[in-house]
Amino acid sequence: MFQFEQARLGHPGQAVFENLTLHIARGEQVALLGPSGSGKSTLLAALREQQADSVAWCPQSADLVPMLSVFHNIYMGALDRQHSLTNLRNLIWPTRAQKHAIGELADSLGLTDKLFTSVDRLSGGQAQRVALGRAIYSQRQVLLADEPVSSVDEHHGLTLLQQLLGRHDTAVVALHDRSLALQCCSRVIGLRDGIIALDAPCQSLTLADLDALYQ
Ligand SMILES: Nc1ncnc2c1ncn2[C@@H]1O[C@H](COP(=O)(O)OP(=O)(O)OP(=O)(O)O)[C@@H](O)[C@H]1O
Repeated sequence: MFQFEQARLGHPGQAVFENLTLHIARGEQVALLGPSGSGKSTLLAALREQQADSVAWCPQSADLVPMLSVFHNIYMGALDRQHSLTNLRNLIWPTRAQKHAIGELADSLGLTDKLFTSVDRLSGGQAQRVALGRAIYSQRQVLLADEPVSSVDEHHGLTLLQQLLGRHDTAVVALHDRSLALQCCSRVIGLRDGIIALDAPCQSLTLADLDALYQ
């Protein structure tokens, strides 16, 4: 599904990975861990470039349109599935079917009663749920998400991450919460100093193994 062979990844004037070899197969649910600045977002962006058409993208900055409602921001996940005139009509006069489908999704994300609230009137955690809804509504096979539940409390973070992963057969998710990674994913890739310092199935790992990445 994703493949890098001795790749050089980074930003103009700054390589983050000099020699990256990595394979991710369809069906894997991968947690990307590592200290701040270790390259998680850089790697996610490079993965996205490899499969742009099949990726549900959930960036760290939710990139929502603040003055538009929860409904409209979630709907934007599906803009490229329909004709632009249909989109225009749905954005101005949503059909009952669209309101029902997006309303159910918003309910499942804990956004009941917020469907037509503008995003600039939501809390950080609620806005993050809207970004998850937009990613889910895009109905792509592969999820790439950068800290998707970082603004949500621990209990809801687990439920939301499970829900998000349950809707995608393949996923790569950057996380800071090591315990969430072990509970929800099948494989951990740990980044440090521009290399893959750890790559193992979750079932073979403990929290103490993951601590070593941050020391
Ligand atoms: N647009 C950019 N231009 C130049 N360098 C960048 C850019 N974005 C990130 N970097 C650098 O690339 C390196 C990796 O950053 P990246 O954002 O991928 O790390 P991260 O592991 O996602 O960090 P965090 O956990 O803080 O989000 C860092 O040294 C960072 O300074």
